[in-house]
Amino acid sequence: MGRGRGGGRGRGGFRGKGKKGGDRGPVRAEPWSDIPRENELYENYYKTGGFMDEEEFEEMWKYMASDLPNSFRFTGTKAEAHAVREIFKQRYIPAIKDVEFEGKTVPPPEPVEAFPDELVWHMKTHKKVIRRHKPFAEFQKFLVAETTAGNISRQEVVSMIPPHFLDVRPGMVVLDMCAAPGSKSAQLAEMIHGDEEERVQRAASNESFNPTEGGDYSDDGRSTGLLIANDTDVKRAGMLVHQVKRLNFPNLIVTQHDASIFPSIEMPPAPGSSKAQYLKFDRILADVPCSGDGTSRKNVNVWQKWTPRDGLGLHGLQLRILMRGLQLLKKGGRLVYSTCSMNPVENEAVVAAAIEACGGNDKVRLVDCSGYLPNLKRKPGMNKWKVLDTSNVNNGEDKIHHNFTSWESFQSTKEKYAESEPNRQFSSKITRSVFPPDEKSEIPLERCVRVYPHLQDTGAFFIAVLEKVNDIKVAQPGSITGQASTPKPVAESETATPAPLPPVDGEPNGAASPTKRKLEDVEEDAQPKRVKTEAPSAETPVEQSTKESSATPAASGKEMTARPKADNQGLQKEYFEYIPKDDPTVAGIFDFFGISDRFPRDRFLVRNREGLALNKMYYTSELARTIITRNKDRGMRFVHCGVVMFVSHKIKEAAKQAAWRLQGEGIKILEPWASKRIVKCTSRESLHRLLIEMFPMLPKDRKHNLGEVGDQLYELEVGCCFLKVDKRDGEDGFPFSMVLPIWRHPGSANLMVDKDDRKAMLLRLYNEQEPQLINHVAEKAKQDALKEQQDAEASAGAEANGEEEGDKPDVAVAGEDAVMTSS
Ligand SMILES: C[S@@+](CC[C@H](N)C(=O)[O-])C[C@H]1O[C@@H](n2cnc3c(N)ncnc32)[C@H](O)[C@@H]1O
Repeated sequence: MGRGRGGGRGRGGFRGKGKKGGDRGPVRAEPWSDIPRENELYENYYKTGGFMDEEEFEEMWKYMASDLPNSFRFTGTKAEAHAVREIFKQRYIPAIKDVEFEGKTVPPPEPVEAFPDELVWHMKTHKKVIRRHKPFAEFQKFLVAETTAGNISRQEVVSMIPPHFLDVRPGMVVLDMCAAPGSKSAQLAEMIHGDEEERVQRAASNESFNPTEGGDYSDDGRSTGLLIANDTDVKRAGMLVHQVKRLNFPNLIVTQHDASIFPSIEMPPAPGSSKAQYLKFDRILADVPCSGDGTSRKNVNVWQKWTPRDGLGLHGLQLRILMRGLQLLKKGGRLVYSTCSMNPVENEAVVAAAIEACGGNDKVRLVDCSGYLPNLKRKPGMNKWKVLDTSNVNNGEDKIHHNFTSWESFQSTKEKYAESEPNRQFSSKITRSVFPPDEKSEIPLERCVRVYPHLQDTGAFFIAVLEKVNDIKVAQPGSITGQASTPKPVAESETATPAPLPPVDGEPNGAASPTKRKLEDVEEDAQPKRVKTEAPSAETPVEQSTKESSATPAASGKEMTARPKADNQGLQKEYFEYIPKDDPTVAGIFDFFGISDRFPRDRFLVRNREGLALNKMYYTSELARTIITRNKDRGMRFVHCGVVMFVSHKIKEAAKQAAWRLQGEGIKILEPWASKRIVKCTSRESLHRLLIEMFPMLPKDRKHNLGEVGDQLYELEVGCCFLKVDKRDGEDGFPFSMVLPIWRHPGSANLMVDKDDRKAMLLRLYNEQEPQLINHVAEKAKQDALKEQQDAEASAGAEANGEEEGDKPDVAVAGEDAVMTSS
């Protein structure tokens, strides 16, 4: 259903707090509707390049020039995602499905058939409709609130495909090489997590469960897997942290490295051996930087700036990233290579060159993925393509387009012009590897997957699934690209420094050009070298930081002396220190909340150099701890890890009890193991009161309005508690279980949920559109301040009139609630 060229933008968008930008491409300055969706070179390349027949191309191109539907997916653990989806379906869809606009029924949002469980939806509603029709406006509000709360993720449909092809199971160790802004990382984390919560509940209550069914849950029901999400770009790595923080997933580390030289991660020696081992991944996603020429339905740059040199310029980096990924993969492991480009130079050419460089199909094979997302409409990968180049003539004033079918034809053309027109320039990025493989090549490139816009009204995408069948030896760069004369085999490196691949300079997209490296022949089990990052901290060189860390063990009791300083990329030096398992602060907290001895005490991370329990304690998985402790002083650039579990609480009354509060992010992980300070809430009315009122009163005469929650709170001393809300079907129940931190004050309670989350919960659970939160404490403080000001003004007037100072009223003193903050 093409909507023709040059159609206006006009799709209703929605934005959640902190969700900036899409996957690729900058935000445009002029209105999208003013941009002509035409580019002859771009169109001709795809029209004549043998991608599809002419009729199909016309259909495809109509879609290409039309607006992209908005799409989103329900996120989180299965039970929660399904519950939020049901609220959406039952509350909003019936109201919006009959809306008419300009005499026509407005199409309501629809599930995207390619994805299971109706968790992915798209909508083509014009924003005028959203503004003018109340049911749409209410629906829009729900989308925004749930996006902010992290239950809905706005993501392009095609961008959701690669994680589904990776076949990730709980317990797997996964690397996302180019992860920012993190939408695919979020999907991968959900997959690694699996249905862990249900199993942990069973483990904690000593019920039997199968720890290997559907994944590895051998850590007392918890998934043992790990995701490392990496991006080379400092700013984008920041966006990635923002995105993944919301997942509250302790099995996740964010790093900031050039993926093409991603460092090897040291692991403890095997039992009985003294040699360090190096981490290999079960699954790797290489969603590489690309020209993005499949995103022209939302990215104006493609229409304005497309040239074949974009793809050619990225091919080398893409190949190096893929090669490094294959090196880091376990034997039998899988890697998904993906781009949002349609250009074979960035796709099949990269895949074929990597397989050839690894030694062919016996080493790395292309997987047939017709079984993944079987409802996804797709086209096979290409075995033949032409390479387009534009050469400059007349001193750059004119351009001539050349279509080359082989490396040989390119070389002979270049040679021909070298004599007759020495000024004619061809792209220096054209290498042997950008061309289709040799006729005799048996690489089944048709197993790659191409998704085009007209197939299911999406953007375009390319996906290939590679399996590492055997250990690999990586050929020297020149032999892959056709730029060097003598190919030389290199053993698969187990060292910190990856085998080198061809350097690329001046990539579009701002990709960092990696340090050029010398070829190093290294045996599989050779003694490793120290990791050198491409930009070690200026302040703390690698060697120095090793010494420093052994000299200042965690919880050494030393005062913090130095503030972290910025390194030569402007990054602050980040500290990742674990507190010892016999730390008295942790013991006190565990005692206060009655945490089982089975809950690990050695996984608490703090972010100060001395490793002291000062302000926040983050909980991480065991594997994350092993990786961080063994590699933080080897030059690895860790940016984020851990879920905030305890935060120090500075109010007087709590000091006697536990000066630490539970944090919303980590409370769910801890609660199954707690035996004290658990408050149950079964009434919708009580939860509503706790949400709408910031500090509901618990007066001495026990006349409160918190129902059974209040009754339980009276039996507890001041401090933090778990508010446990169990799922119960029916109108008076709750669609899913929740655990929230609640603080018991001497005279009031405080659900430690911030205002936005309260409002989102009131909308989700009670369908309240504009809830007015009540905050007696803030109200009283405001009135006191006002009174103080009025009194001050009055007394100033009185002084002016010669009255006595003793007439001034007492200044109001804020009660304990006034210093309380919600989390
Ligand atoms: C297509 S985007 C990734 C989108 C991401 N996978 C997602 O789903 O949100 C490509 C990313 O690669 C990053 N990048 C570019 N060069 C890189 C390199 N050499 N190593 C690692 N990341 C790189 C860019 O910063 C960009 O964030």
